[in-house]
Amino acid sequence: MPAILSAEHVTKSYPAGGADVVAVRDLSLDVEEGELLCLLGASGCGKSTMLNLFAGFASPTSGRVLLRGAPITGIEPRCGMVFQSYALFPWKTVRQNVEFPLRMRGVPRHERRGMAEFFIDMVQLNGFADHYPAELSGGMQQRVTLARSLAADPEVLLMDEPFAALDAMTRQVMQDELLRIQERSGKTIVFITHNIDEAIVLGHRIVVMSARPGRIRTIIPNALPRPRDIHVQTSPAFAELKNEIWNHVEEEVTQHMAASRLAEPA
Ligand SMILES: Nc1ncnc2c1ncn2[C@@H]1O[C@H](COP(=O)(O)OP(=O)(O)OP(=O)(O)O)[C@@H](O)[C@H]1O
Repeated sequence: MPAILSAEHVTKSYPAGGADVVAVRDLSLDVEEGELLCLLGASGCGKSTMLNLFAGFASPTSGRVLLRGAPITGIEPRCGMVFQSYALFPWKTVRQNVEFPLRMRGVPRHERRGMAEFFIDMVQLNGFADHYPAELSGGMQQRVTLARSLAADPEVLLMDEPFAALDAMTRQVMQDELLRIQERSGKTIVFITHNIDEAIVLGHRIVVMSARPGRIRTIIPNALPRPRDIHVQTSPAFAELKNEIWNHVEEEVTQHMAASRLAEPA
């Protein structure tokens, strides 16, 4: 499959007092069209930094970020970001929230309603179109966010720990939903998580990042069968893959903790 999104030798540092913080160092990665790619790594390893670079919210200190072979030079509307916080308009109903990006895309009013219904149906919120966000649970609000992001029809969906604030059961339901939606839509998704199970349930491939400065420690293809659902978690192949990933992550976390201890004043 061709790469839709690429990072080429990307380094990103932030000014922090005297010394710069190097969040990501010399990272190269291809995201293939139609895949759900999980970026997995410990806190502070540069996952959000990579997503912000893909969205064009920030630019690399060195190296290049490309969408379909062309450098991303500013905020890139073809890469849509879905955050952990729902960022819905509280004064608009579910339908109006989902219609908003359609209006921005110039979809005529008479077509908007039907299209909004389509996306509301896709996230299984039929019957809630006239509700306001405050009348919905966290999981339902995250579904509206997803429907709104899909309505914007970006070429790539960038998801920054979108389910982290949800309770464990709702999170699993949302993972199932996302699998179904991705399989149905074929949308390219880059999904950030620090939850190994979530990465295995969702990802076609799992990119394990090293502790800061973020680099790619390894990329693991996920051969678990598709169409997939959360029941895959009970299979021996899942446990094996989890063990393999954990070995990588454990080493990174251990090294990171040792480095932090050394940096502490005596
Ligand atoms: N705007 C900024 N200014 C200074 N330092 C920053 C900035 N953004 C991120 N950093 C630093 O860069 C490093 C990577 O941050 P980033 O948010 O990308 O990591 P992350 O893997 O997404 O972490 P988490 O899982 O905790 O969200 C961290 O050490 C962070 O403190």
